[in-house]
Amino acid sequence: MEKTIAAISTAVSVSGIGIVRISGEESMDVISRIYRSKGGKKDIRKAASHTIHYGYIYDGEELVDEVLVMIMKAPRTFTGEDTVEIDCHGGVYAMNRVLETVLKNGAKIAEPGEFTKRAFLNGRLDLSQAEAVMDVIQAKNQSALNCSMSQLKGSVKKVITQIRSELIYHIAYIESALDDPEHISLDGYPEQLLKVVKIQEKKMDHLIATASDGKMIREGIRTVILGKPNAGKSSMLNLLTGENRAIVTDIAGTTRDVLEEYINLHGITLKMADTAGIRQTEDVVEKIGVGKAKELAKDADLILYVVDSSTPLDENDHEIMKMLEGKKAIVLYNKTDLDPAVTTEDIRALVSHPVIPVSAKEETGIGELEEQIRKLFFQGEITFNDQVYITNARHKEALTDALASLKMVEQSIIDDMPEDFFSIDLMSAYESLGRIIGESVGEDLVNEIFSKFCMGK
Ligand SMILES: Nc1nc2c(c(=O)[nH]1)N(C=O)[C@@H](CNc1ccc(C(=O)N[C@@H](CCC(=O)O)C(=O)O)cc1)CN2
Ligand SMILES: Nc1nc2c(ncn2[C@@H]2O[C@H](COP(=O)(O)OP(=O)(O)OP(=O)(O)O)[C@@H](O)[C@H]2O)c(=O)[nH]1
Ligand SMILES: [K+]
Repeated sequence: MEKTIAAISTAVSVSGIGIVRISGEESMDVISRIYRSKGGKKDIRKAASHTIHYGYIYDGEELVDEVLVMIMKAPRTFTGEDTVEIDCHGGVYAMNRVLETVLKNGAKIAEPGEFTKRAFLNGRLDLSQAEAVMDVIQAKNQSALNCSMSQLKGSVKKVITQIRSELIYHIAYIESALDDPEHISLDGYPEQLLKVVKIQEKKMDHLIATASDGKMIREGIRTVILGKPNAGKSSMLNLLTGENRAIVTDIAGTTRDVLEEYINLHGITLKMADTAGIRQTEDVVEKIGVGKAKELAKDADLILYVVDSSTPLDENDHEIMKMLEGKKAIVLYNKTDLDPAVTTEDIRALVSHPVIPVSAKEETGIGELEEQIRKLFFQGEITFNDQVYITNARHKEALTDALASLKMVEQSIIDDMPEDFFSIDLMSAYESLGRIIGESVGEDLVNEIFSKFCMGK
């Protein structure tokens, strides 16, 4: 049996309440050594599962903290083991003293992610669900949260399991036919298998294709704002962030040194590229050339090109328009509150990207911008009900490997190869998919995945 582990599961900073979590066979012994109820008579070991108890933590005769203790008994717990949680006062010193007392009385300190790792090893979660736990913690917006919650509830596990059961059926069929050719005929079977393989390939193709959306949902759309000096880039950024964080001046080239900025637009996150860099692009466009701006633009998923509609287009504008070619971009036709020196038609004649009239000053046009981003990136809508998103690079890689194996099966069928060729590649597809849900993965990989988790998770 694994040793009983303990850790502070809440943030180690001053807060109202802090939680020390204990998991393992000896959890009840550990808590009974250090817990005293108000009257001092209660035997916490006899407490029913999923009950809460008021009392004190004692380190020997020294009173450590006033607490609530949660008793949860195996196997109906997060880890699948006996679990005790001590809700203590959320002072950093107090939490550490409670933890120290727990450790002195029979538990060892948990490694990062060890609770969730145990949940996985005890079959409470598959690997995709365990990984989703971390994604839930890291979700930066509602879509990311929806996505990881659906994975936590088993959406990836379900679709992968379905594909695998289809594959294993055919592996078994081929194997038994080869073992027993007198009773099981493979006449006409390759054609049938080809159909199955193509359907499964399509499913996998589709899942792989969700990964780019998945990445953007999870990490945000990498966005760069371009525009000539004084076009209104900072003003737009301020409006989008909803905070006056960027410094707006009428002096061209006011710089800031923020490295990354996340903007939440109703479930879509824009990850603004290095805004100091964006700031510089105008100088670069002006003085040094477009090298730096091009570099920023090249890496971006989305370019927001701010046009000052109150001044005629100039050399900078034409340079920027060239950078938009082949990219996802939206033209923000800014300063609509002023008399126009250039029309939206003028711009539409020059670029094929959507043009949205906005006024950073009067705060108009943001709704249209949001809608346009949704259209460009998520075909207008993000739904999670019937759509499984692959958000994990490891899952994508495994799917890609599995797809390659199915392509080999397809080729073997076309080339009229013997049936055992089919089953070898079907098997490797099956195994690749197994990596996603954590079936027959090595200890090293499991350790690597969980080591990235937070302490106490
Ligand atoms: N205090 C606390 N809050 C927490 C967690 C935790 O471990 N402790 N969680 C940790 O990530 C999340 C909740 N996840 C959990 C998942 C399963 C079980 C659990 O005990 N499941 C049993 C019992 C269900 C029941 O009684 O209906 C089961 O599934 O059998 C508990 C928490 C978020 N909040
Ligand atoms: N009337 C009007 N003025 C605007 C609008 N947007 C920005 N401005 C003004 O235009 C000037 C430049 O705005 P900024 O947001 O600093 O422009 P920028 O593109 O970031 O300029 P740099 O600092 O050179 O990078 C400021 O005086 C803003 O108040 C708008 O929609 N309408
Ligand atoms: K400016």
